[in-house]
Amino acid sequence: MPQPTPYEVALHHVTAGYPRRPVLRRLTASVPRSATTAVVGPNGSGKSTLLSVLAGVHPLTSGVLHRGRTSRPCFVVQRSAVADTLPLTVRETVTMGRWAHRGAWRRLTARDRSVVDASMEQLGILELAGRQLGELSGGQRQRALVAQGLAQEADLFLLDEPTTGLDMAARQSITDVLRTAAAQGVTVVQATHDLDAARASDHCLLLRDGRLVEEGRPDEVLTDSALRRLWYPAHQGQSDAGFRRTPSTAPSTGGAAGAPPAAPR
Ligand SMILES: Nc1ncnc2c1ncn2[C@@H]1O[C@H](COP(=O)(O)OP(=O)(O)OP(=O)(O)O)[C@@H](O)[C@H]1O
Repeated sequence: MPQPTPYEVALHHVTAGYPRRPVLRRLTASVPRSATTAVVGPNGSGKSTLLSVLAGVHPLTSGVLHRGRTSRPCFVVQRSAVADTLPLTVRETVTMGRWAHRGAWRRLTARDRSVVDASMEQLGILELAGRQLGELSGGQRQRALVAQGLAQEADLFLLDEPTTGLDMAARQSITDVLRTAAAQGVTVVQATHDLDAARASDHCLLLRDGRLVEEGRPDEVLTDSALRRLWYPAHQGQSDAGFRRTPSTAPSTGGAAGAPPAAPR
């Protein structure tokens, strides 16, 4: 008999939100271990809130969160949440990822240095090591943040829109890094508007208004009709014939990632 996939985190009827603003509503879902999961949904559907819940930094109003093992989470926030003016080089930024292991004020070990170098190399930013974070392009800065996350060597790697706004090569490079991490045993969860990145994941959670609409393999759940239900619930019941594919659902063209599917006509 096939064994069920071990989960990293399972949520049962989880409700969570902000004062006077419930966001996640009785959410039941699971995140498979050592695999990549994409959380997909319109703006405001609760993706970032769900990541914070999975990271253990956002309290539940009700429900239960089961952890399959004692995992160390790491959360890479949206690039826009990082100040442009931080006086840090790329190397210093990535080195901060080692604080989880050594504390902020201890000397770097040879292993710390080698993990930092390897993380920058994986993201293709070794040659940017001495540059200030604030002088980098958006895509370069995003790679530095992902490298910082990688340097933490966490078991549960949570990323908020890591590929949004990046060109095709940068998106592919981040997708490859996340797949490699999962193959090495890391559980990866990314909130994303990039349907190519979602299709490259092992598992998908589709959210709307803080509720789970679908959960499963991308080829099973990222169907045209499910995506239309996500973004255009008012059009439910119309046939798929009216659903136009956009560049975000076709092979990526770099600039169009993040656009929702076009409305049915
Ligand atoms: N700190 C906060 N205080 C109050 N409400 C918040 C706070 N952060 C988010 N919200 C609200 O919670 C809801 C869900 O937000 P969340 O950021 O989780 O959605 P999201 O799916 O990640 O959106 P996006 O795709 O725009 O990043 C939104 O209505 C948002 O306005």
